This record gives sequence, C-alpha cells and structure tokens, in this order.
Amino acid sequence: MKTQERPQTSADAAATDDPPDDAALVVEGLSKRFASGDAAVTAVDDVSFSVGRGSVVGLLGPNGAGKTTTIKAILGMVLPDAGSVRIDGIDVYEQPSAAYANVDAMLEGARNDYWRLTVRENLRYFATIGGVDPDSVADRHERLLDQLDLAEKADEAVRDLSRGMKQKVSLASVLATDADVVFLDEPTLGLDVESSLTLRRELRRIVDERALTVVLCSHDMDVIEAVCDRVVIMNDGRVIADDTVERLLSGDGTQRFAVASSDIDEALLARIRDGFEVTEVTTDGERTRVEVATDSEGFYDLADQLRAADVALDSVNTARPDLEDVFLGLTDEGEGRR
Ligand SMILES: Nc1ncnc2c1ncn2[C@@H]1O[C@H](COP(=O)(O)OP(=O)(O)OP(=O)(O)O)[C@@H](O)[C@H]1O
Repeated sequence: MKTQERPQTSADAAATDDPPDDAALVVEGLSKRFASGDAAVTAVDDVSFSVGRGSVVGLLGPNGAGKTTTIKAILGMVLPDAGSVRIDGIDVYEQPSAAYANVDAMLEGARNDYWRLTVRENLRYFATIGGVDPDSVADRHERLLDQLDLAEKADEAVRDLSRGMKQKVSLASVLATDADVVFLDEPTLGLDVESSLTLRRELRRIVDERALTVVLCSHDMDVIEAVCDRVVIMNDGRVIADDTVERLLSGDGTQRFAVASSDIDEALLARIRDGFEVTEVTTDGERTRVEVATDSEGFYDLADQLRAADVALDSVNTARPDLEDVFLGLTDEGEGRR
C-alpha cells in the first residue's frame, strides 16, 4: 500500500468540465439500468464527474436519484452498462486490485465492524486487512479515538455501544487504514446533534491533515456544507449540478426576502404570488409574513407593489440561501413544499 504525501488541490480546479490532471477519481459516462421491459429503471444515466486529490466532494440527491448505485459502480460492487471509472489514473474494471489499493468505504451508514472485538481491536483489525502494520499506526488510532470521542470506550466491545457510538467506530475503522481515497455514505446517520457536530468538525480536520480524497453521500445538508469543497447533485440518475459549495450558495443573485405586516390580506397575497416566487407564508393571526426568492431588483419591485397597496411593513429581512434551499430549488424535492 502506498503512503506517499499528496499535494492539495484547489476545489475550484475540480469544478471544471475537464478532470484536473491530478484527479484522484474520474467517472465518465457511467450508466446503469436495472431489470428490463416495463420494470426497467435507469438508476444512473451518463454520469460524469471527477474529484481532485485532497478534496471532499458531496454527492447529493433525493431518494432514488442514483447516488448509491453510482458509488457501488465506482467501487465495483455493481457492474455498469456503460462508462469508465479511474482511481489514481487506474481503470477500476480493468485493474481492480491496483485501482482499489488505496481505497476504503463506509457504505449505508455502517461497515462490518466486529461486534465482539473492542473499539481499539477493530481499528487494529481493519488496519491489518488494509495492509498496514497496526503498531505503525498506533498513534493515529489513539488520535482517532480522541477526535471521535471514543477514547473512553476504546476497550469496550462494540456490541455494547449505542448505535451512534457504533457509527463512529465504523468511521474510525475506515480512517484507521492508510487509504487515501475514502467513500462515506451517510456517516452521520443515527448520530445525535452533538456527535454529528463532532464528526463534522473532526472529519474536516482529518481530511485536511491527511490530504484525503473523500466522496461523501449525505442527506444532512449541514454536514455537506461544513465538510465538502464541492457538491455533485444528482436527480433521476443524472448530474444536474456540479460546483463548489461557495458558488452554489452565491448562485444567481437570488436571495430570500421576508416582509411582515398586518396589512397583507388574501387578495394582496394572491397578487404577490402572481409576480414573485413565494417560498413561505406564515401568520400569527395578526401579522402575515411572506418570504420571496428574488434578486435585489425584484425586491424593489415588491416594495413598490406593497407601497402602492398602502401596506405598512413591520419588518423586512434578508436571508442568504443555504445549501438546502439550493438543493430544493434544483430538484423535485422542493415542489411539495411551495
Ligand atoms: N438492485 C436493484 N434492482 C432494481 N432497481 C434498483 C436496484 N438498486 C437500485 N435500484 C433503483 O435505482 C434507482 C436509484 O437507486 P439508488 O439506491 O442508487 O438511489 P439513491 O440516490 O442512493 O437513493 P437513496 O437516497 O434513497 O439511498 C431507484 O429507482 C432504485 O429503486
């Protein structure tokens, strides 16, 4: 197993059409259909993206978007109908042993930790089967136990731990090896808020310290926003967005503006809906608060309309969209909420 130092790559370079020269992962034209005839499902449809060395890419999408099938195809657990996957420049279908030599994965929120072994024994076990002498990485293991708040439980059998603790052991087991390309599917599944925050912070720190290349699947937008440099959004088997978190958040200048007043009645609300994308309406019985997604010019138009209707505004607020807003705007998931 190789352990060479790897240079950091700017996430921006990875968010272009051509894979960067030093891409750790390049997926090209990946497609996978399940079943045939009426029952046929196109799970992955001509998916291409790349991940620069030392960067963290989030794979996002609603249920059934094709994320898991994509990851399984990358890992050789599902054979695609078309497309290629290269890890460190090596074709995974032609030379699987060489391509996966530095790869590890935590799929569907867990991996097969040995429940009869203690936490520390699991880390040593997975280091060993990953081809690393566990004594040579003992310091790393101690640090991982500390970073993921597992030190106190290090000598307890995994079967006696809570679900959240088991989840953290799974992650620690993946990070216990020398793998430098890591796939994490729902790593915060089942964690309480505090553990999720710890994991988020420490995962980013570990990634930076070891220049890991990570593909992270999660429904937890806060995790994606905190940990990822770049996001690939899938819908119906296709990639519908591939950009840095920063650029996705700055978007097209659209912001959320919320106005609140006791003068907003149903008729006025209907007129606002006609002219603007209303994202939320709430009322406390007296005041109605209307949130619209628009740019600053649109907001001046809204202000003019309210003034013309003699509306006395109680408050005006702006909010920067978060990744969840961007995601909902790009996928069908937003439809039911408007
Ligand atoms: N083995 C299979 N046989 C038949 N259809 C499958 C199989 N695996 C996945 N699919 C279908 O392929 C589509 C994509 O599924 P996939 O699990 O890749 O989506 P996902 O984005 O990971 O969803 P989730 O977020 O719910 O895990 C879905 O319609 C799913 O039902």
